[in-house]
Amino acid sequence: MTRAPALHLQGLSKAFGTVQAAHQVSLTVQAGETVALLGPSGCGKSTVLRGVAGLERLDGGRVEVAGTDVTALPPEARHVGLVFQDYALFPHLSVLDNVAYGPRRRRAGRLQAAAQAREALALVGLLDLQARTPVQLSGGQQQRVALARALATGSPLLLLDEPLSNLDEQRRTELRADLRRLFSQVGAGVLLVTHDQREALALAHHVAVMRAGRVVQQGPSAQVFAQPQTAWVAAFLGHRNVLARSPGEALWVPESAVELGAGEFHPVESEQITEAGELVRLRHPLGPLRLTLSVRERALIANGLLQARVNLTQARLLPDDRSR
Ligand SMILES: Nc1ncnc2c1ncn2[C@@H]1O[C@H](COP(=O)(O)OP(=O)(O)OP(=O)(O)O)[C@@H](O)[C@H]1O
Repeated sequence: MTRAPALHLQGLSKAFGTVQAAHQVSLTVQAGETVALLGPSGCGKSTVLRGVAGLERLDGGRVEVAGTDVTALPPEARHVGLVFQDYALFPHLSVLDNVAYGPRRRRAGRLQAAAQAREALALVGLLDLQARTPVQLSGGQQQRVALARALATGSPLLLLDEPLSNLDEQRRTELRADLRRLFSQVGAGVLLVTHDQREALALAHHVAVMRAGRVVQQGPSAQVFAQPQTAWVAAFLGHRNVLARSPGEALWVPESAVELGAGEFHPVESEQITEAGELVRLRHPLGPLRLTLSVRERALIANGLLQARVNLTQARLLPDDRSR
């Protein structure tokens, strides 16, 4: 028998006054799969997550968790594990008791709840700190406790709202790798909200890109990144060279389409030094091309000129929906 999807969401809609926060959002999260809801601030990601969790009264839509229609059920009856941005832990409880709280609420006996909590703490690598209270932990450790708390519920669906947002860049990179390993171990479906493209790509099998309350593109993460369907999606995903062409049309030139050290010479202006290299602007007949150059590529610039050829077979014409 095939397993029911961890989440099947159909036509979720929610307005706040005149703001259509979510409009007809449909998506599926298979068991064992991670899906990222990705979009800029205010596009409705949290509204969708809160709607799935039962924390928001919906205007329309149907929410199924592990094959059960939970649309009419209160949050505590939906059997989802939640990790929010402000992963509020109980300050007066030990780490162990914080994590055992979920199973206890589900009427597990004290011993069984503690066993489930220990198992979850072991998964996030915090078993050693089980007797501490939250103030005795770093931000990253608190974040792990919040995750363990969601894992300990044994829910088929985990909902994570910007789970790494309160951490510095280094911790975030570390925890990202841990999370990916963890998600594959626990076998639950994960719906993750993020505005960070790299995070979505690093963690999720599938992404759903949201704009102004709607899902504008969804599919396997690598495919969505490599084949954005509109200029807005391409630009949002961080592709730099989405050049306006005619009204309503843009030309997307992926960085891989630009071959350096071949073709014509073009004037180049430096813009910024970044961790990935030097960001420059090339004055090209197609339009200004922004490129990140490695130290070796930077050395190809002579007298303010850089030789570059654009492989047009890799460039894509896209509908330009950016000004909508
Ligand atoms: N309780 C509310 N009352 C009125 N408007 C709301 C409410 N909650 C959200 N909104 C509005 O609905 C829209 C979607 O908000 P939502 O929080 O879902 O976006 P988001 O994509 O999660 O943003 P962020 O990344 O900034 O958290 C925004 O325009 C927001 O201002």
